[in-house]
Amino acid sequence: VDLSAQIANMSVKNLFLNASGIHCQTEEELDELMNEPVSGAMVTKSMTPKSRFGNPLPRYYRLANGSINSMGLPNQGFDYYMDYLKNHDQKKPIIVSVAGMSKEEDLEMLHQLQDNDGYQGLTELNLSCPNVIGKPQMAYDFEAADDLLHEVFSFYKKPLGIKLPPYFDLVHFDMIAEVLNKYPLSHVNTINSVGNGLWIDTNSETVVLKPKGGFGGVGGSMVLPTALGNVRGLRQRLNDDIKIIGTGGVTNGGDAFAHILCGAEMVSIGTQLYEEGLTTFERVTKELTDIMEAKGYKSLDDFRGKLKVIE
Ligand SMILES: O=C(O)c1[nH]c(=O)[nH]c(=O)c1Cl
Repeated sequence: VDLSAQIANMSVKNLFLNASGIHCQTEEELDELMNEPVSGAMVTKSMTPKSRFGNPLPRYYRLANGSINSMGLPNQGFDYYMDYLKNHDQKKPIIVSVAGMSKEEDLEMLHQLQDNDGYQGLTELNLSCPNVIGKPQMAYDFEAADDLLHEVFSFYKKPLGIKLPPYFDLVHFDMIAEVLNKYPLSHVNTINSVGNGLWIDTNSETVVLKPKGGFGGVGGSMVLPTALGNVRGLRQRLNDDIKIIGTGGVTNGGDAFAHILCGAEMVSIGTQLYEEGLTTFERVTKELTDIMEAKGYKSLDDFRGKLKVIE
């Protein structure tokens, strides 16, 4: 099911999904997402060919207005998730997130997905994990990303999207959009966490995360402005048929409304979902529905992408 078809005429209630990494690593977590009544889709933890423990703990820390993580791609491995898909009926679309430790691993998993006739799902290639020691965020290397996508689309014919890191320069929006517009992508998911932040416990004068000397990806409400800027900047530049999943900083219906004004087709929730639990979907959906009713909007299309500027 490709994203645009899946959300062609969805109602508000189908708008939300988890951010990859949140509540989606084990069969138990995936089952809970599958059976959660409100969210319209779900995404797996980014997977590697073999299972990984990930980075040493502590590797996640809650901040007053967000989170910082250096998980290091802990996941059960590609075959585990393929088995999950085979053995569970899909009450909602499951986006399969892949994040190889190298270009070869990305290609290896995508070949397996392409060659698996039983797999008709939507795949998301994560080019933005900031926490694998020694591994760069591929999407910050425009040429390498272009080369990878060129190779991927020479054989991959099923719906495929890309998970992007945040960019912080309009010229970088131009540059990544120029690359992505060359390919028949189903969607772009933006943003991933803001990479390589640092949090300090000043009492002990120590960092709070063990891996990488404390450096980790930052998420939660404090990254909302960066997330909105990236959704808006990419919506203004990407071909219309490349949909956008807006991720980053969503804690309530108003934040989701803002993402949709910037052009998001669907909205994923990460830090808030992790901290509050699966009831977040019901709360945020109700808040968004209330906002729409107050404004007289009947559907998402009444306001999606219609952000006004000051003339
Ligand atoms: O450390 C992680 O596992 C991780 N953490 C993030 O914040 N984004 C990612 O894409 C990944 Cl793969």
